[in-house]
Amino acid sequence: MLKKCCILAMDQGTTSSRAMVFGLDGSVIAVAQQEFRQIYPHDGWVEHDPADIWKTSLATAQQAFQEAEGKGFSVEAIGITNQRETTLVWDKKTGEPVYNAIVWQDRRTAAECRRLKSDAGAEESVQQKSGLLLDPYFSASKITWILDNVEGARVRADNGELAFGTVDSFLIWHLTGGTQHVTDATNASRTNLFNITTQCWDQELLSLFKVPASMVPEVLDCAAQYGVTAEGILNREIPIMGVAGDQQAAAFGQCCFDKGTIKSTYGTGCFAILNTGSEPLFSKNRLLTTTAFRLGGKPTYALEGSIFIAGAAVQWLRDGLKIVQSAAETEDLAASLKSNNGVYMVPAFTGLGAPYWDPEARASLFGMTRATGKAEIVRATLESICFQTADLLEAMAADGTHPADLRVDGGMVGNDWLVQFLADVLQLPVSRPVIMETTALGAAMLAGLSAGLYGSLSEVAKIWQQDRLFKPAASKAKELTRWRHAVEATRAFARDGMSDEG
Ligand SMILES: Nc1ncnc2c1ncn2[C@@H]1O[C@H](COP(=O)(O)OP(=O)(O)O)[C@@H](O)[C@H]1O
Ligand SMILES: O=P(O)(O)OC[C@H](O)CO
Repeated sequence: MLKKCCILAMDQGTTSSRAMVFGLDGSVIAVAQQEFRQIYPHDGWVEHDPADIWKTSLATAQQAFQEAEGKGFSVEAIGITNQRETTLVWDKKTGEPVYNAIVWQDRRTAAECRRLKSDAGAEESVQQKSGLLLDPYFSASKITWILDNVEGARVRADNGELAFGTVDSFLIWHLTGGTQHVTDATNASRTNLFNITTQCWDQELLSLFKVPASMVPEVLDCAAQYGVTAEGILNREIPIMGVAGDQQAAAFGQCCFDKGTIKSTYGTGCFAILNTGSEPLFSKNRLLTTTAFRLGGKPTYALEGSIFIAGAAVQWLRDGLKIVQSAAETEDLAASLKSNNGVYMVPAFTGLGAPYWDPEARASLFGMTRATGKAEIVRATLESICFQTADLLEAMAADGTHPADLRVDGGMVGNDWLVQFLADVLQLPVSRPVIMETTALGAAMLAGLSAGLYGSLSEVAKIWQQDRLFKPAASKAKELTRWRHAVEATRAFARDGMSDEG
């Protein structure tokens, strides 16, 4: 009997590692998931144990692989997608990491980034070359920190003994038995070291962050041959054929292949990616310019808006305030009110991301009265996520881009009330796809393309199907204005605090 082809996608996220096996029509054949430990050594520091990343990734890949093959399918290729920016440094001979993975959320290098910014022209040069801001979010300052703080690391790096990689690179190193030190163009584009116009590592940026060129991986297209699995990983050699950072993979899984198409993912945080075509569009409004995907050596670019807190605010309602028992409860509570009754939340629990980039801001609630109850607070939380998206789209509009609709995914968009409110705030149609696992699906599509399982992007695009279209109804212009006042007040309060502290 001829076995049906399928693709294994490994999705290494911030809080869990997941493996999914997809049929060529996008159907889900097998899923395995494992959470792992978050390490918070100090305020603002976030680390992962590299062994946890590797073990959970391998175990879930093996489990999903066996399940799919047990059902009579044949895994033809592997796609990898990952939490971006998170930084690992390991010994090229032994594979031994010299330090824990420093996670994208980690702010330990804030002072170093401020110091670099004070050099005339440094920030402009970083933005012009890497498309990013000079911010602790990205990998470069995290590498510098490791080299400057781990005993002996700087000397070993200068001797060419150490390798740097984002999580994709680290996984491929291990999957291929330490033979491949590679990454893809989307992950490279999140390091602050990669010139997105030339699509090469940039010597000036490497020097600025004091990173030896011998540490960085080779950069390949998103659909390319990354090597094959070593003996003992799966029951036979399987080629690794597709790689993209998780937000870019989600945009690919949402089939945002054409200029002007945009997706927004609502998980722990929220990340909007707008395809801007074959030339990089450098934002004048503090959005990021990044590689959406690179195929056949040709990059397609994107503008990105990153919001650090979305579903995390709902988790706070559940686990911190304990005013809901489940995230799903927020839907009925928000819908139980005719309006927000004047209550606004600015969920700046870890500062504000795009377009404000204000690390000092802290979350605030405005407009409460004695009549305010949990429904108002819940509703203000959900509304704030939509208002933040409106801020991103307004910044995109100021950069001259005007998408006609928005594709959404992520754990939060099962909440119909939230998605309808989003459509109302944006005054744009919002589409939710049938397959919501767009991140893993995007990685599988990339692997399928390079394995020749799909002939073209238009063939891939047939996989995307709409579950529901949310049409914009009543405008929320008045509420949006009030939200912006709340953001201003939140930021002013943070500035006051800084001057109080001298
Ligand atoms: N029905 C819902 N309404 C509002 N928020 C939700 C709902 N379901 C899940 N969430 C939120 O979505 C997030 C989980 O989404 P997910 O895409 O799995 O996140 P991640 O991949 O970042 O871990 C959680 O923060 C949770 O609070
Ligand atoms: O792992 P996630 O889904 O929280 O995504 C993290 C992003 O890639 C950070 O830029």
